Amino acid sequence: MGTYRTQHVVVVPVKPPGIGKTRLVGVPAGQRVSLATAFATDTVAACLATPGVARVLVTTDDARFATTLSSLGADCCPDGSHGLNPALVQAVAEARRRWPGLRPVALCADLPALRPEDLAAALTIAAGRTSYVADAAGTGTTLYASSYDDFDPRFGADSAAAHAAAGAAAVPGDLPGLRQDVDDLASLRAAIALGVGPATRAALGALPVAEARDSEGPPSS
Ligand SMILES: Nc1nc2c(ncn2[C@@H]2O[C@H](COP(=O)(O)OP(=O)(O)OP(=O)(O)O)[C@@H](O)[C@H]2O)c(=O)[nH]1
Ligand SMILES: C[C@H](OP(=O)(O)O)C(=O)O
Repeated sequence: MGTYRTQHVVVVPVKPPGIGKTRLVGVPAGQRVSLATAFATDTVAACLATPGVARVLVTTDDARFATTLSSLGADCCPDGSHGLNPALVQAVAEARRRWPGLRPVALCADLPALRPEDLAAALTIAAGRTSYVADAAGTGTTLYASSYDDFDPRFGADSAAAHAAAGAAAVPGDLPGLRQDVDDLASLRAAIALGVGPATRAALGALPVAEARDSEGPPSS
């Protein structure tokens, strides 16, 4: 007999890649767009390959990129709101309308080293109560899971503390690819060390990493 597993809808917010990932300083603008696109593509692909993920709903105002992500198997809805948390709340309301039996989870789109095993493990731990996954730095959040009724994300500055203060449980464990969000070149290097997905590998192929490193100082290892 198979094991019962809670089924989720993972809601992935994607700022239009053309205006996202502005902290990747030293990377030429065109390549920053390619990287932002690739991070989201790899994140969504990993979600779609995760046991316990029944649907992936991308919320973005980039309609063209939404079409690309749809071709991978994601569902998409427009952002149409004012900032990350309102966009998530709106998308989760839409998810509830479409799939009332699923459990909603918000996941950032800047996780190019995300592995389905890590996401599956986190979802299992987070299935019982409102929970969050702190990022590698420990201050931010990469994942927030709750019920439809209680869904109240607090992404932004110091979001790990904000989620904890609101009563959410921190998901324990290593979960390296799930925690390693990419905000700047140092975190990009850390994700590369873990192993990034194919879209990000391809985008990096065109990136003059050495030049970008030079503008930020020597590599950390
Ligand atoms: N749909 C939507 N997604 C957002 C919005 N703001 C941020 N995001 C997404 O939320 C996640 C975390 O955001 P950040 O780490 O701040 O990413 P970012 O805004 O691209 O990066 P910076 O320009 O460096 O702040 C990423 O997946 C972003 O694409 C928003 O207003 N709407
Ligand atoms: C969205 C935010 O991401 P950051 O921009 O801090 O990586 C957070 O961690 O809540």
